[in-house]
Formats: sequence, structure tokens, C-alpha cells
Amino acid sequence: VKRCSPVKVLTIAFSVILTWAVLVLIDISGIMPGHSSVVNPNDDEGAFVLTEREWIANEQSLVGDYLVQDNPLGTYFSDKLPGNAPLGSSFYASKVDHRIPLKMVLVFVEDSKSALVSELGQFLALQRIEYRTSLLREDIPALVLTDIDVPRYALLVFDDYLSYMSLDPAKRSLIDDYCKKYSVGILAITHSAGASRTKTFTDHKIKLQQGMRLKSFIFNPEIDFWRVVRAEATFEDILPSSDWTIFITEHATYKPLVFSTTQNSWLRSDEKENNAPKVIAVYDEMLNSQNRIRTLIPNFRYFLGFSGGMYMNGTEAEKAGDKRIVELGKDFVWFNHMFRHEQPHAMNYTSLKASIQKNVQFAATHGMEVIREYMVTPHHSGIYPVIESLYDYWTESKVLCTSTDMYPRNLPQWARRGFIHRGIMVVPRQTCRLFTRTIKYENYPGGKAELDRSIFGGYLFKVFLTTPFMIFMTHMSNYANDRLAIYAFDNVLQFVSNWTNLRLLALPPVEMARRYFQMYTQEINAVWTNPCDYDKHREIWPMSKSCTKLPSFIIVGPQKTGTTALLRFLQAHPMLLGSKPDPVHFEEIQFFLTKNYQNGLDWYQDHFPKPSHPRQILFEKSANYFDNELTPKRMYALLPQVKIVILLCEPAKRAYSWYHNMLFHNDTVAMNYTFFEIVSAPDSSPKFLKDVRNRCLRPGMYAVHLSRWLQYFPKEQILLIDSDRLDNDPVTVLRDLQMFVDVEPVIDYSTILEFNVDKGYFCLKESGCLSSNKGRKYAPMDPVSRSFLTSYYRDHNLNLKTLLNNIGHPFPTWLEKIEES
Ligand SMILES: Nc1ncnc2c1ncn2[C@@H]1O[C@H](COP(=O)(O)OS(=O)(=O)O)[C@@H](OP(=O)(O)O)[C@H]1O
Repeated sequence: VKRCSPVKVLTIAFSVILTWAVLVLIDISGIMPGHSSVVNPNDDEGAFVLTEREWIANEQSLVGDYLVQDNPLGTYFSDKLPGNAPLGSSFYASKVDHRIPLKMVLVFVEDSKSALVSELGQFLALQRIEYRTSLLREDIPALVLTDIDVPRYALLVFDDYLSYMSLDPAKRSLIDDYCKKYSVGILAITHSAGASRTKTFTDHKIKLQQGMRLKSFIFNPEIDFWRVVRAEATFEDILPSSDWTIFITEHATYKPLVFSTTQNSWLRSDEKENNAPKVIAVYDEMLNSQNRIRTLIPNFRYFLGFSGGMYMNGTEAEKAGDKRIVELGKDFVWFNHMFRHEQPHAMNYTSLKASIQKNVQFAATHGMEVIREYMVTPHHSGIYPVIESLYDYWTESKVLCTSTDMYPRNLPQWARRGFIHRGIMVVPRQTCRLFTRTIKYENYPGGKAELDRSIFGGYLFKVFLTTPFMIFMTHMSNYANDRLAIYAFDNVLQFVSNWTNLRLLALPPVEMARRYFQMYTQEINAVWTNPCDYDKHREIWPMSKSCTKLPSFIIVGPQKTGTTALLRFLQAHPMLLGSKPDPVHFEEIQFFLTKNYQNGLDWYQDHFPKPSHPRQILFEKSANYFDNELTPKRMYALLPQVKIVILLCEPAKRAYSWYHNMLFHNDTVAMNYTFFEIVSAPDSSPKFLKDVRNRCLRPGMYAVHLSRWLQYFPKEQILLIDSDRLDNDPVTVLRDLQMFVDVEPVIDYSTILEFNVDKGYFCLKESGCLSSNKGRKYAPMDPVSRSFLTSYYRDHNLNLKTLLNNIGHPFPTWLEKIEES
């Protein structure tokens, strides 16, 4: 690939195109003392100061129960690339005035289990880019969202260029037309041919030459594409491998890039002497390393966590080292730890507070300046799974951020995430693969050669390439002995700055955490999991805490379908224990909705009574879970085995009942507008009216919501109840439900229920009917509203029929009547 070659050469750069990153390593400057930041949300209102905690609270409230996120692809492509949609925003305002998330990337694959596809998936997950895979031999999935002319995907990827080129012409023109219409890009990957060969594609005016050796090439500096790679870099030598592909074309639209995925070393640093150093020299060497790194990242400092209780505790050499580090202390940044390296989950509030305070006292005695806003705990204890007493003390002592690699689990780095709990920002940590016992080159799996591969283009380099925010935490033993950590960080930073455009920054931890959550707003709210479902979490979960005080089944709604009657009837069963009432939401806990969800797992568990019999089953009912976008995902994360109960009532009737309930509660909109005015309110209506309209109508779009539940839970875990049957034949419904939830004994409800003629519903013989606001008498729906809603819900009901057919479920009686015509 010669620069002046008359032949236009297009090469596809995959690993580089999508990557852009800023390294953030934490630094003390600007933090102390009393750090607060100025946020000016609205210039018109004049500047005002928000403390970090207020800022966090604000950010948290921004992320309600809608998934609001910017399209992350926007970050990775140059703004100069042609095409304006759909990059930039992941949402389109739909006609029904609720936001529809734009699905991001569609990956067409030949083999969904191939290593390439898994690497691609990891890459996309790392960038928080949503993606779907689709087998090329199957039908193309819908590319446009139903009823709205909006593309679902921002990018199509083919795992093999050849399979794209040899697509069935009808299929390919469908894809090409879609891409042209919505300016959606295609990324196709070529594979090694194994031998030298040429392939010509006349319709694309392109020729592929494979199995080539490359010499003296340059990244084309005129291409807008490059975000990461140094465009001015020239490679004089023959590149490693003889299996390069070049694209030759005479067509003016093709522009040459460059391609490289080499795993081999591009740059070797000098071999370091490998003599066993004395401990005392370690800190001096760290200081030297810090100084070297500061030539690349001006504010960089190593952060050192300390446990005062361990001071002067080791061998003579270690004691000397302890003294030396305290002497050099002012050159590093110190952060707090537990005094004797204790684990907070095994302590009560008083003892953990005492331990942390003792450590602070130690620092004061030794003149160490400690950053108060950032702290970590031994073995991640208390951070995740959350131990509230740790967060209590952190809130009190103004800790604002921490880091862990335990959330959501100790997963590979592409799947690690952050969250904010009670205002404390928890940022994911990366791994450099130097663990406590990796203290000599020979301890590193594969030895020094493998460590070099990781640094010079392999694992560690790729972490830098693909992770915008990084915190690495290694042990002192990795800096001592063979100085592995010093070697790794010195070299990887040098390599990154030599060969990429990444601008490396060192920021104070709070500032970094804040930027993290500005970039990944969708991570602000944690997704809670059950600590007992995962060994590494169980190890840091107090013995005294239960993992079983959780519901076995949940009635999720929707509202106004008979959920209260069902709840009352089930509460009469001696082996079924409903949740305890909540002072705000009464019989509904509504945990999975954002506001309560932020209270955490303890809060949820505290809302359940302690079973007095081993066969007793816990359950809850919150009728607004059904149509809440985040609930199925959250519920599945915490309770993957939970059984879901859904009632389906004719949606127009449900909407009408909802309106009457609003009237009953003297809602001003319901009092000032007729039912018809609300349901038929156009999009041009004032927001308050549209909001009420949506709350009235949205839950009745059963197919939309049910398919979301089915994305998470297998159909066997979902019981659909026809509300009409609950009204007319509750005994049978309750028998089926008891079987479904596996409760023993199955009781015969005909002995405890009776039909009440005045009420017009079944009631409990012993405690009577539901209160007067359930099963009300009101005028029948007016014919105009009825006809409006019949047509409004028509397509939704037909979709429900299709969905129920697909899962082999019989139709509720009211749905049978809806005909396709
Ligand atoms: N046994 C019994 N007693 C009283 N009411 C009954 C009963 N079975 C079903 N229904 C129907 O339940 C409707 C109220 O639904 P929900 O309990 O789900 O409402 S809520 O979402 O909890 O507010 C309620 O709606 P309204 O008639 O509009 O009040 C009833 O239609």
C-alpha cells in the first residue's frame, strides 16, 4: 500500500474504527481541601453552586423509568462522516409521545458461536452499544420500527465480507435500500484467506487481494476516520504476517485507510535488569516511574491505599520500606482503607466506623495527607453486594466515590459496570492481570514474553484502547520483587502515547467518577442481584443476612384489572404471605420502580414478613410493574426464578376504570376533562393532558409490555389470567394459581368465597368485600369513546393474539371477539 500509488486502496480497519478513549488515572490535584464543583445548569438563572452530592442526586433524578441514553456510536465515529441519522440520539419521539429506544447494531453472522462474533460482542458490550445478532441464512429481522418510520439500527455488521457480497440479491437490496434511506453504515470484515488469492466484485467495483505481505505503508492522514491511531505513523518495515488483505478499486468513492490487527510487538522496550531488589528501593522506583509517567500525563500520581494497623508489622526489610514510604508520602496520594484490613461486611456500624477513624488518625500522626472523597475496602467487602452500614458511614464522612470489579459480578472487563448508591459513585475497576502472587516474571502465565505481548498490542494495550475510564489496582508485591507493575504501566503508557492519538488525563477521583456517569447515564441506577446467587458475592455477604426473604411470585398488574381482589383472596391462604404494607404505597411496595429501587435490597427484604412455617411462600403485588420498562430486567436480575402473574382485562374497560379511579381521587385533570377528551387528546395538547392520556392508555398495549416480560422470563414462569374469569369464576382461577406457584395445601376457595349480589363480585366470607373504591358502579362508557378505543386498541389486540398464539396460550374471552377484518 504505497502512498502515491495510483491505485485507490481501501482497507477496512475494524479494531481501530470504533475505538476512542481517554485514559483517566486518578490524581490528587484540585481535590483538597473541601472539594466542591460549580455546575451551571442554566445560564439564564445565573450560576449557582452544587455540591457533589447535590449533583449526584440531580443526575439520579434525571434517569427515571425511561431508559435515557445518548447513542454511544456517536462518540466513536467522526462527526465528519456522512450521514446524519440515526447517530446522535438513541430516541425518536413517537406519535404516542413516549420515547422508543433505538436499537443500535445488528450483526449478521454466519456462525453465532465463532470467536470473531464473541469478540465483536465483547467489544460492543464494552462500548455499551446494544446489539442483536442475526443468522444470515435466516430471514432478515425487521429493520424499521413498526408503525413508525424509524430505523432500528445505527450500524449493520457482517462477520464476513464475502457473505455480504454473495447475499441473495433480494435480501441484499433490502439491506442496501435501508442503509441508503437512513444513512446507516455497513461494516464488513474480511477473513484470512490462508493463501494468496484475488477476488473481484464487479458490481462493487472492487477487487480483494488476499494473502499479501505489506511494506512501507502509512495511515492516510486525509481520512476523517481516524480517531485513535496516529495518522502520521509510517511503517517502513515489512509488517508481521503475510496474510493481509488489500482492496483495489478504480471507483472515486473509495478512500484508502489502513488495516492492522497485529498481535505482535511493534515496539520493544529494553530488557530490564532482573536482579532481586531490596524492598526499600521500591518506593523510590515508584517515584521514578511516577515521574516518567508524568512526562506523558502531567498530573499523574500513584494512589496508595493504606492500613495503618499494618505499619511496622513485617520483616526488617519491610519495616524499612514502611518507614521510607511514609517519608516519601507527600509525593503520592494516600487514600483510606480499613485500619487492620478488616472486611466491613463482617462488622457492625460502630466497629467499622472505629476502624476507619483509627486509620485517619494514623495518617494525621504521620503527617500523611489523605484524600477523603475516595476509599476502597479489602476484598470489595461492603461495596457490592451493598452493606448499608458502610454506605451510612461513607455518607457521614463525605466519601463520594469508590471502585470495584465485583459489580454486577467479577466479570471480564468488557462486562464491568458502575452504579451510584446513596450518592456514592462506584466506578468499575480494570485488571492488568498482575495478581497478588504475580511477583516475578515467571509467575506471569506465559512468562515475560506473554506480558510483553499484553503490553505491546495485546490485552493491556486493548484495555487502554477501549476503556475511557480506568482504575487499576495492584498490590505492593507487584511493584516490589521483579517490579512487574512498574514495568507494565511504564511501557503500556509509552506504547499508547507513541502509537495512538489517545490523550491521557489524570483526574481527581470524584471528577473522574462524575464524568463516568455523565457518559454512562444508564448505569446510574444499580441493577440489584441476589448475593447468594454468586459465590464471590456470598463470601462478602454477612452470615446474619438472609437471601431468601424474597417473593416467589409477583402479581405485576396491570392496574385496574382485578389485582386487589386477587391479592386479598391469596392473603386468605395460610401458606401465602403477602408483603407488608408500605406507608407511602400501602399494599403495594413498588420496589422495582426507580424511586424505591434506589433504596436497595435491604429495604425490599424488610418489606416481607418472616415466614413462620417452612412451606410458607412470600409474594407481592404492585400493579404498575406491568408496563414499566425497567421492571422486567430488574426483576429478572434479582429474582430469576420468580413466577409472574399478569391479569388481562379488555383494555378499553381497563382504561375506563382507571379514569374513574382518578375521579374518585379528585384528580384535577380527570375532574376537568371527560373520558373521551382524555383518551382522544391529540399530541398538540398540553403536557399534563398528554401525560394523563398516556398513563390511561399505555398499560393497555398488552403485546408491547408482555413481549418485554417474555424477553426476560420463560413463558413457563408467567401465568396470564383472564380478568373476566376472575370476576365470574374466581374459584377455578385460584386453583390454577395455587398449582402454578406450587403452594401446599391447595385449598378450595369455594369454601371461603361467596358471590355478593349487591357488590356484583365475589367476596371473602369472613372479611367481606373489597372497599367501596373497588368494584364501583358507574355509567357505561359512552359509545363515542367506546368506538374510539376499539379502533385505538385494535392493532395492539391483534398483536396480542399473535403473541399468545406464538407462545401457545389460549385467548382471554374478550380477545376472542376481536376479529381481523
Ligand atoms: N371481587 C372483586 N371486588 C371488587 N372489584 C373486583 C373484584 N374482582 C375484580 N374486580 C375489578 O377490579 C377492579 C380494580 O382493579 P385493581 O384492583 O387491579 O385496581 S388497582 O390497580 O389495584 O387500583 C375493579 O374495577 P372498578 O370496577 O373500576 O372499581 C373491578 O372491576
